Amino acid sequence: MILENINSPKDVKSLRINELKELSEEIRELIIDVVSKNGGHLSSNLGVVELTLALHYVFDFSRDKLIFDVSHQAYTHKIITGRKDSFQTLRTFEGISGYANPLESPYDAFIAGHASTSLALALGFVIARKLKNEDYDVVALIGDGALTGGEAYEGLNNLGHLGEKVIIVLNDNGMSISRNVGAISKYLARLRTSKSYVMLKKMLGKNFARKFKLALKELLLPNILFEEFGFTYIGPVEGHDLTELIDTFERVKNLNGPVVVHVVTKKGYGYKLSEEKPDKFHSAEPFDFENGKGVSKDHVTFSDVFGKTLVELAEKDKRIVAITAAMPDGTKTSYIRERFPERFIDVGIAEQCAVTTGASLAKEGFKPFVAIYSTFLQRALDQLIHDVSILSLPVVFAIDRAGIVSDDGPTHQGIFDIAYLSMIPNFVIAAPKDAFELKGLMSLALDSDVPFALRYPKDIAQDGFSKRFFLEIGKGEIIKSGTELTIVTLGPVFYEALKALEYFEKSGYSVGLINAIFAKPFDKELILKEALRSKRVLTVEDGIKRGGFGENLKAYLSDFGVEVTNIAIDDFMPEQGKREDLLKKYGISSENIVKVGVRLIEKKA
Ligand SMILES: Cc1ncc(C[n+]2csc(CCOP(=O)(O)OP(=O)(O)O)c2C)c(N)n1
Ligand SMILES: CC(=O)[C@@H](O)[C@H](O)COP(=O)(O)O
Ligand SMILES: [Mg+2]
Repeated sequence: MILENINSPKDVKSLRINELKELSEEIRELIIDVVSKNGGHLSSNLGVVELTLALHYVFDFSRDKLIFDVSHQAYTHKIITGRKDSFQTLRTFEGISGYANPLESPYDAFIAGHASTSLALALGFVIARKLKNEDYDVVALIGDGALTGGEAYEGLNNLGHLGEKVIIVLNDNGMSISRNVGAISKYLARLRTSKSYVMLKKMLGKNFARKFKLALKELLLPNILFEEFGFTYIGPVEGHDLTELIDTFERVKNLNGPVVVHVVTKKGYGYKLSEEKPDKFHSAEPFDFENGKGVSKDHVTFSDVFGKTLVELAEKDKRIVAITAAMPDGTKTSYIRERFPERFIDVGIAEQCAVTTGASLAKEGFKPFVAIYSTFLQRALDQLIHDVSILSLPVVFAIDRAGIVSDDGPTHQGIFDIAYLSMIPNFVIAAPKDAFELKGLMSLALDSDVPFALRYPKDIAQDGFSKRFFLEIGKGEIIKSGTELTIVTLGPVFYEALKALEYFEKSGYSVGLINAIFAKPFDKELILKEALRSKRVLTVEDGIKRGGFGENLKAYLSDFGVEVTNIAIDDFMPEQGKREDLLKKYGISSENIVKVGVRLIEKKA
């Protein structure tokens, strides 16, 4: 076992090519083993084992900077930078992160989780190097998917103009989570498959003189976009050939100025199941190594209900179009893509584009449903305000993975949406407690003529507690009146309060419960009536406290002398763990609702 003796990148540098190849296999085995138990980003990581080893072989990342884009592909890097043993705890509570994080290791140049930031980060490091008069290499590793995001071009534009030494390694596997989209993706495919060039290069091997190479490139390759930006372009390089990779990086290390190394890899490489279905193994649930069973859960989630209902609605209403930013499978807009491909738009990792495109489609009389994860919608705050809110355009936002998110950690927590949407004029914000309510709210959103945000977690969507339904904007649902305390919940945390209610009833406390449904406009009439009856209100939501639903309610009720206490995420970034565990830890649980509720009632008494 070579891996046994690898405790730092120095140990990798001393290996021969054959040993490096063996090490790649051992690392793949370890990654597959741990991800099959813990879940994780399997196919992206299997695709970059050789690439990561070659980078560490040539550069010294104890001083050089290696910046991972998204950083979901940093497992090999983690394993060889002192985290081989702790790798077993990948993505678990208090375990190591699935992403790069300098708080976890000095080898991680920066934190990431959201895409397309690496080139702007490289720009900052390059400028810092100059200002501090230091000498290190800056290497950014960016995927072809991340290269569909606008921020990447902002970085490219500036790096090319600056002209300082920087190395961009473009890991091109033709895939985002699903198949990559857009003109840049087509362009890369043309570069990648400039077969005549690649074939000649292979045939001529080492005798392929540099000058001849350049002449051929000009003849056979399409125009090199990166060269127009001021970069030297090198590639396509075979991304699983350690010798070719190491030779290339050694050459690049000695070049000055900005360089793009275009590396072609296969997503999921080295494990048959993930090679065949790289999308299914992109963000894998724990699975059976032999047959891949379990890799995606088959329970009905809110996303499922959303995707299916959207198809049903679209059958009847031709105005409906669905927009996703590179997440058709996660948001289940894949269903409408199958049924009405012409009414499905995947803009790539471009949330700002998704929101603004939705705005102009709405202006033209369409009913866009823009489905984006809560954490990624943060990218498009200005577009929500500038392009949607000012004209009050009826775009529907399906905000998935809202609230606490399992496994991915702080970069992916969807806790800010209620707060940032609440401050934007004209928006309706609703949070269904279950599948039934989500369906009702989607119909309501379709009929509405203002921006309409629906937020829901990754959870299983319960079947529905109360099946009355006539939903109206700004109207909540009263479950029970109480004289000692009124609990007001938003979204599926309702079920935690429902459990708590059983305790209160058994213990003889008179506690009321309201399912608010709407964070904005909330049901002032109903909530005030109940609040005046009990004089005490306890709000529960799965989001940040500052500027959230509960605080807004508190501001309203304080004029009426009602005491309001908020259960929500206080002023901190939630860590990594399972959603149910974190919700418990932060007190968004039936146990804590009981505890706080009793304290409030007893205190008053
Ligand atoms: C802003 C943002 N939007 C969406 C995502 C979800 N996401 C994570 S990885 C990924 C695909 C990345 O593709 P690529 O960069 O080519 O890496 P690969 O997985 O193919 O190695 C997407 C869409 C994200 N992390 N950040
Ligand atoms: C890296 C990234 O941002 C995505 O791959 C994300 O981890 C997917 O999350 P889901 O598994 O919830 O779709
Ligand atoms: Mg890719």
